[in-house]
Amino acid sequence: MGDSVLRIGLVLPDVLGTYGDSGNATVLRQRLRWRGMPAEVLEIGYGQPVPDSLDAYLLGGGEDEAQALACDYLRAHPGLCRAAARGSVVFGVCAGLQILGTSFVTGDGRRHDGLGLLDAITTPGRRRAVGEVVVDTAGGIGVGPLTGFENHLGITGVGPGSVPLGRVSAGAGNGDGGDGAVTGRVLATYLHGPVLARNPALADLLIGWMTGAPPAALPLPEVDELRRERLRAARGGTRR
Ligand SMILES: NC(=O)CC[C@H](N)C(=O)O
Repeated sequence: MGDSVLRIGLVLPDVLGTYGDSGNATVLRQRLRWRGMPAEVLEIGYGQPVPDSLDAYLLGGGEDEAQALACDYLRAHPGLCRAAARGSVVFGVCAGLQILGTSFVTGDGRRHDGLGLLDAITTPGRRRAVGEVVVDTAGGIGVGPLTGFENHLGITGVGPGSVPLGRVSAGAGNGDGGDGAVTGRVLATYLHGPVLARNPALADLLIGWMTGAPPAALPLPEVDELRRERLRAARGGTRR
C-alpha cells in the first residue's frame, strides 16, 4: 500500500479486548473509506513490535491485571509514545484512559506508572460504576452529547495539563462530574459502546485530527435514530 493509506493501530487487542472496544478501529476505518480515504487497521498483539509510524493508535478496556500488563508493555516498547510526540492521534477507552494517564492504582492497591500522555491520575473508587453514561461536551470537545456504557472501579482526577471531554449528565465517568481527558491529539474516555459507533461526531473529530481537515458530512439516518434511542434510554436512568 502507498503512503496515502491511513494506518490505524489497534493496540494489544488480545490484552485490552474485554469490552468490545476493538470496534472503534472498524468504525474509524469505515468512516474514512466512505469518504474515499483508504485506511487499514494494524493489530499490534502482545509480543509484537509497536510501530511509531501510524496515524492513530486505539486502546480499549480491560481488567486490572491485563491493564497493568499492557501498560508495562507500552512503556518497554515506546513506539506509541514516540508517535504521540510527533502528533499521531491516540484514543483510549477506560483501561486505555488510565494507561494514558500519569499513574493508576489497581484494585489490589498497587500503583503503576502510566504513559504520561494525559495529565490524569486514577485511584480505586468506593464502588464499581456500571451502566449507561451521557456526557455533555458543550463546554469541552464540542461534539454533542456522547452516549456509552461504563464498567470500572477507577476514578480519575484530571490535572491542568489535560481537560475533560465534558460533564456527565448520567452515570459516573471520571467520578467528579467530568468524563475522560484530552491533551492535544491524545483523547480518552470511560465510554464503551463501542463509543465511536455510538457517537459518529467523536469518530469524525479523530478523523479530522488524522487528516488535518474536518471530514465531509456523512448522513446516516439509522445511526441518528439509534443515537436518539440511546440518549432517551440513558437519560431516563438515574444519576449516580
Ligand atoms: N472497563 C475497564 O476498562 C476497566 C478499567 C479498570 N480495570 C477499572 O476497573 O477501573
